[in-house]
Amino acid sequence: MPPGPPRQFKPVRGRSSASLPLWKRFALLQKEYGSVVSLFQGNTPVIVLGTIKAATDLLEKKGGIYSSRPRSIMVGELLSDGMRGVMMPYGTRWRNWRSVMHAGMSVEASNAYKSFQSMESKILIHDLLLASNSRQYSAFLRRFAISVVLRVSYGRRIQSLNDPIVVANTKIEECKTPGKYIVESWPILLKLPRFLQWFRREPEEQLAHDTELYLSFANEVRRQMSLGIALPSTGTRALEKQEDFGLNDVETAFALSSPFSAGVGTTLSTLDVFFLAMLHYPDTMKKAQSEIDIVVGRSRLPEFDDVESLPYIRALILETMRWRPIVPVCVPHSVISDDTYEGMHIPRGSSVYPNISYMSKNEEMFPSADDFKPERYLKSANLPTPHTTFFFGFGRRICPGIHIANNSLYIVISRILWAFNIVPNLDEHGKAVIPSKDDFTTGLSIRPKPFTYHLETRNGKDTVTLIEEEWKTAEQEATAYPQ
Ligand code: HEM
Repeated sequence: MPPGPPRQFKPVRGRSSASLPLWKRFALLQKEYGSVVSLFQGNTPVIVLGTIKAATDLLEKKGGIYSSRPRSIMVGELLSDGMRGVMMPYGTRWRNWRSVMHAGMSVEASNAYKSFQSMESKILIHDLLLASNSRQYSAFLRRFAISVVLRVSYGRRIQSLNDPIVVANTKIEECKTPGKYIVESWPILLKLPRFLQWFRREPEEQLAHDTELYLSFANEVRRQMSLGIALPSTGTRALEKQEDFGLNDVETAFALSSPFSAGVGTTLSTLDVFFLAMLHYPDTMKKAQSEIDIVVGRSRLPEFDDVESLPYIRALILETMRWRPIVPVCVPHSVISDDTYEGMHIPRGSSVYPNISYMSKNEEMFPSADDFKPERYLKSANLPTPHTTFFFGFGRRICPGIHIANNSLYIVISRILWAFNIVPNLDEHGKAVIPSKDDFTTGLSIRPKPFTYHLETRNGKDTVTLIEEEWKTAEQEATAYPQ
């Protein structure tokens, strides 16, 4: 097996690493043992891959055996009866689910949502113009991100975060917090006679509730289809060809919930990293703004059609995802057969973590890796190589929402930079409050801890007038979308 600590996990370099987030714990081991390491989590072998090359060699080139997921008792099984695609093991059910994701989120399908993302981002920019603090900014960004995934899944939008579909989905996401249930740490409890498995009751009730709710969302798409008023979405595609996809009604309804689960928090965290970077690197922000001013000018907003002419903005977005990857150890893969990599044995059933965060700090690939330097991506921003996509994962499991995410990030970031300067707040002594670059929440998907900043409108009155005009048109356009 790859080198690693003895099976009894020992503190590294005299200090306990158990309390550190996974990506930091893995990074300490990788510094000590090399870029590919192994360890044990209970009885499960864990392989950590620290280079883009190793992850591509295994997860992509040997995707036939490296595309499963480790067992997830609570969220994968009890809370969802195996219907949540992100946790599904490799096999027919996952392939069917993934075909639905592809049908609704391929490059072509994603192109069809661009006009919606453009419309929602005009409303967002107007909301941000009227907002006065970071909490309000966050709420408006959240509304944007949720509206986009609901458009993708069900062909509908939301006007506010109080919409019942948001409240219900948010509650479901909270129930999925890992570590909340004892059986995750003690799977042996599943061997108790079923009537003694007290821990089942809560998730099973939740599952019944979620099933009913997801079915109601899917049925609404069905109803609109029968009236001929449904907008093309993942939902319409999945339901039109439900038999071909091989998913039953409940499986289809769960599949349509995936973009909410996987696409809201990730988009918002990336936008937070963008704001953080702009506070730390104001010169980079100015450079990006001057590219926009030259290419787009001040008499209109950046559009999707401008993307080819805005290489620095594209590079800045890639650098945002590289600088502080928000899914730092990816979602673990699992290998379904024994394998050998560069002479090292990889046992069947190992959990395989690409340490995206470690890869992003590789000094050979990314010199001065801790610095935020969009310039490093200027030549390669157009190329979909692992170098420009590794923060979205690898191989057959690579994020299916990658095009939706990239389109949202482009249109929001380019328009924010066109409209605003992102500036620090001042403390009582008039000193700029710059948040830490490294104060993040923990978990599989991470986010900068809440910080404050201020959006200062650029170039005054004309900018405000243009934002207001664009907002009025967007609000008019929005009436065409069901809510
Ligand atoms: C910047 C934003 C995003 C980032 C950084 C991101 C990152 C990731 C990563 C690292 C994975 C795991 C890939 C692997 O296992 O190799 C993943 C999976 C996934 N993502 Fe994203 N994601 C983002 C946005 C989105 C969006 C907007 C959607 C949907 C609209 C989405 C849907 C999914 C789904 C459904 C999976 C599970 C794929 C599977 O297990 O087969 N993601 N994402």
